[in-house]
Amino acid sequence: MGDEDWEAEINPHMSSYVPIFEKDRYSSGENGDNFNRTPTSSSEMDDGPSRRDHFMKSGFASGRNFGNRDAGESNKRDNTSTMGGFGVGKSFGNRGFSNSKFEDGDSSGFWRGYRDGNNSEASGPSRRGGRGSFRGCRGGFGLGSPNNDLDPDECMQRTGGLFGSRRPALSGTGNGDTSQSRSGSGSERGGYKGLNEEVITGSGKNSWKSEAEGGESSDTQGPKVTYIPPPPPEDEDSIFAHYQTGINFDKYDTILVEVSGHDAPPAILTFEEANLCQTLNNNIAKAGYTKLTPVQKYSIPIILAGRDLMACAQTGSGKTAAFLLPILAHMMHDGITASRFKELQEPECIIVAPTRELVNQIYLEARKFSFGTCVRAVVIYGGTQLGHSIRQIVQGCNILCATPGRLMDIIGKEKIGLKQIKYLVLDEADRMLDMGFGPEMKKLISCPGMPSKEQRQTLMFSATFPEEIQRLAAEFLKSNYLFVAVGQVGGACRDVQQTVLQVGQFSKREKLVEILRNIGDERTMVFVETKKKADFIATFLCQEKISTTSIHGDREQREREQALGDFRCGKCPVLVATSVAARGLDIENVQHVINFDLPSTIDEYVHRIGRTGRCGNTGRAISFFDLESDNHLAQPLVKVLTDAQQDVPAWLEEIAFSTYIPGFSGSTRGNVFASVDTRKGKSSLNTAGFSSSQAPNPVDDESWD
Ligand SMILES: Nc1ncnc2c1ncn2[C@@H]1O[C@H](COP(=O)(O)OP(=O)(O)OP(=O)(O)O)[C@@H](O)[C@H]1O
Repeated sequence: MGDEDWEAEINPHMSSYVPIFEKDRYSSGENGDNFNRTPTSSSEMDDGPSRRDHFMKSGFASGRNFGNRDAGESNKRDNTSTMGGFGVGKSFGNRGFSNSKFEDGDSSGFWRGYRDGNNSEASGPSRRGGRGSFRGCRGGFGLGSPNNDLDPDECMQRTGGLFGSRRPALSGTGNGDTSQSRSGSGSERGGYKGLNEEVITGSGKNSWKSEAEGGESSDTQGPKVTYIPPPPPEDEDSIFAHYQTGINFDKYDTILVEVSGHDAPPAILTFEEANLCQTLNNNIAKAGYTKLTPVQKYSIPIILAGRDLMACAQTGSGKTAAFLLPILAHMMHDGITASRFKELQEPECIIVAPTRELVNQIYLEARKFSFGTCVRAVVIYGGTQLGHSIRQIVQGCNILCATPGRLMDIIGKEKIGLKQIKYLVLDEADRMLDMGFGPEMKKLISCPGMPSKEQRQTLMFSATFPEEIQRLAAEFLKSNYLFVAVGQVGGACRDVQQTVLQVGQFSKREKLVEILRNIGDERTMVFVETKKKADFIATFLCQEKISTTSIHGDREQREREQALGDFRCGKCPVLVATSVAARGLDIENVQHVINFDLPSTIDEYVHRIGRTGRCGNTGRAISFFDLESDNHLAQPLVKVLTDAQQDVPAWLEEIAFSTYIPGFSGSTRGNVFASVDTRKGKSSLNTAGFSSSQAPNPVDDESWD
C-alpha cells in the first residue's frame, strides 16, 4: 500500500499550486505548448480521469508548474530554515568549501547541526580514516523511527504532515498510478519496452527481438513511439562548449596508476606524444583540453597499440576521451572512407552504454572530437521513433553510439552490419555485463558478422569493476588484454566531500528541505530508490517552492530530455532522479548530490556521488542513512569513505562492526592503492561482495535504454 496514498497526498496540493506558477512564470510559452494546456484553476485540475497524468505531462514534466508563486522569484529558495538544530556532533570537515554557502553566513539551527555532525543521539565523534574503537550507542534516534512493519511507501504516507490533511485515495485507473498508466497503452512510449524491464522481471524474453520483429509497431503492444529528439545545435561554439577544469585537476597527477598484463606500452605525458593528426589536435584544443588525465595518459597509447583494455578510473576523470581519441586517431590513420547513404551501414565502431542520456552524451563527445573529419557519429536509443534512428543511420555511420535494446532492434532490421567492426566499446562496462544487460551483450558479440574478439578491439571503461564482472568480461576480451587501474578500483572521487547522516524514513523530507534551503540555487541531484518516489519527492519540493524536476524510467523520453535540459540550464536547480541518472552523466556545476535513499549497492553509491566533483572540481554528497534499511551498506560505506579520506561517523563504524561480514576484505587502513585485476588473484582491497553485479532492484524496473 502507499502508492495510491502518495497520489492522494500530491493531488490536493497540485490544484492549489499549479495555476499561479503557471501563469506567472511561463505564460510566455517559452517552454512549449504544454503550458498552455495546463489547467489554471483547481476545478480544471479536477476534471476527467486523467487528472494526474495531465498534470505530470503538462507542467510537472519540467518542474515548471510548481516553481515559485511569485514571478521573478522563480529560482530563489527560501533560506529561512524552519527547523532548529538537529543534534550535536563534531567537525563535519570543511575541506575545499571555505567559500561555499556551507561555510558562511548561515546560522540556522539546521545548518549548525548539519555542519557540526549528525543528528543522532548516538553520534559520536567523527573521524577521518582509521577504524578505531566503536563508541556511542545505537538507540534513541528519536526522529520518528519507522515501524518495522511499514514499508517505505507507508512510511512516506505516515509522514504526511507536511502535506496537511490527506484525502481518500483517488480511485480508478485514471487517477491512480501515474507510472503504470503512463507505461501502458495510453502512453506514447507504450509500444517500446526497455530491455532492462524485461531482463529484470525475469521474463526471459528478448525485448529487442519483440521490437525488432514489429513490437514497436504492433497494435497489441500499444501505440508507436513517435518522439523525435530535437537535433543538437550545429554551431561550433555549441559543439565545443565545455566547462572549466577545477582546482584539483592537477592533483590527478598524484593518483597511483597500475597497469597489469603483458607488454603494456608506456604512458604518454602530453597530447603531443600521442601523435594525433592536426584536426584531432585542433578539436582537443577547442574542447579546452590542455593536459591529459591519468586514465587518458595510460589508455590512449594502449588503444593506439591495438590492445584490448579494461580501464577503471574515478568518476569524472575523462574516460570518454580516453577511448574516443585513440579510436578516432586510428580511423583517421587508416584513411576511413566518408560515410554515404546506404540502406545497410557498416560502422567501424560501436559504443554501448546503459542509458539513453549517457549514449547521447557520448555521441556529442564523438561529434566534437570528429569535427572537421569525414567520420560520422550517430546515436540511437530507445524511447524515440525507430524510424528516426533508421534515418540517422542510413545517412552514414562510422561510430554508432547506442543503448543495447535499440542497437539490437536496428541490427534485427538489417540496417547495421557488423562485418567492419574494429572497435567495440562498453562504457560503464560493469553495468553492461551484469545480469541486466549482460545477456544482450553476449548476443551482440555472437551476432552474424560480428568479428571475433581476436579480430576486433574491445575496450571497457568504468569507475567500478567488481571481480565477478571482470571474470565475465574475459569472454569479450583477448586473453592478453591490459588492465588499467587509476587509484582505487571502485573508489569514490576524492573531490567529493561525503557526509552520511542518520535520517529515518519519517524525517527524510524535512531534512531534505532544510538542506536544499541552505544550499540555495546550487545545482543538486537528489537520488531516490523508486520512480514513484521520484515523482512524489519532486512534487513535494515544488510545493515547498523549490524549483525541481525529475528523471526516471517511467517518464517519456521527451520529458526526460526536457528535465535534463531544465536542470542543465539551471531553470530547475534540483533534479530528483532514480538510478537511471547515476552513471556517466556529465552536467556542469552539479555541486551537490543527496542520497535521499541510499542505493542497494556500494558501486551504485560511487557512481551517484560521482555526478558532482568532476574534472577536478569539488562537490558535496550527503546521504541519508536509514537504520531500518541501510545497515548492509555500512561496511562498504566505511571503506569507501576511508579510502577517499573522508570523515567516518563513529555510529557508522559501529554499525559496520556489528554487521561485520567475515570474508569482507575491505580494510579501513587508509588510502593504500591496490590493483584488482582479477588475473592477479584475489584482491585485498576490492569491495567484492558488495558490488552491483546484480541488476537494479526489480521494484524499479526502469526503461534505461
Ligand atoms: N584532459 C581533459 N582536460 C579537460 N577536461 C577534460 C579532460 N578530459 C575530460 N575532460 C572533461 O571532464 C569531464 C568528465 O569527463 P567524462 O565524462 O569523460 O568522465 P568519466 O570518467 O567518463 O566519468 P563517469 O565515470 O562519471 O562516466 C567532461 O566534461 C570532459 O569533457
